[in-house]
Amino acid sequence: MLEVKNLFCERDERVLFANFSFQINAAEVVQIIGQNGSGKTTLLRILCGLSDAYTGEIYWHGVALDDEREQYFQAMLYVGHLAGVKGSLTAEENLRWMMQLDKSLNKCTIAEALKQVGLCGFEDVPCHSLSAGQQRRVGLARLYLSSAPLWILDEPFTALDKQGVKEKEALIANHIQEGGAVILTTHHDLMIPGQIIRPINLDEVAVA
Ligand SMILES: Nc1ncnc2c1ncn2[C@@H]1O[C@H](COP(=O)(O)OP(=O)(O)OP(=O)(O)O)[C@@H](O)[C@H]1O
Repeated sequence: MLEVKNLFCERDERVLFANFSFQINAAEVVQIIGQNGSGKTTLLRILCGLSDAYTGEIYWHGVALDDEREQYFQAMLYVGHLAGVKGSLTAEENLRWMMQLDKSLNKCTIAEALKQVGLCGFEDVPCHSLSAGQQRRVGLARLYLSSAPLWILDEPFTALDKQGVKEKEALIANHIQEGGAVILTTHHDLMIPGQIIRPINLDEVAVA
């Protein structure tokens, strides 16, 4: 699905990764691990096209990403480590706005997605009045809406309570069963029912 070849990235004169190659296939969960500052967020930002601070090649279904950008952005959902919602908008308005920007957010209705993330009754509340975990849930409602096969998730469990974590793990399991793929970072002990999680340790690909 996604293939990375000879990736090199340097930040502040420190090499985060060099000669770094890997691939992620359909029905796979890859967990990027490594100590604080090892480059996990940097890697995910490169993979989702938000950073060009690298050299190397990235292929989407065998085609160089630069030649396939539009199709790739339709096929990939990125959820960053912040809630990613506008505080002045309600949960419903935030999701409506996101759906305008991303046509792959079409799998269910906003009402259904908000129900799935436990925000029934909070649809009309401006997000700045929601708790940190509730704001995170608004951002994660995109996972229920998304029909993109590749999910790139940076610390998706931050601020979620235990039940919220369990529900997201089940959602990821369902996505994998449907043939999707997930690449994520988390410091949480991931438990995806029925799924082997492939770790990639950035501490082992770093160059001193
Ligand atoms: N925009 C930037 N400009 C310069 N350096 C950066 C930039 N973004 C990140 N870095 C540096 O790159 C290194 C890796 O940062 P990154 O956020 O990718 O680490 P991480 O593995 O995600 O860390 P954590 O586990 O703490 O979230 C850090 O030393 C950071 O200071």
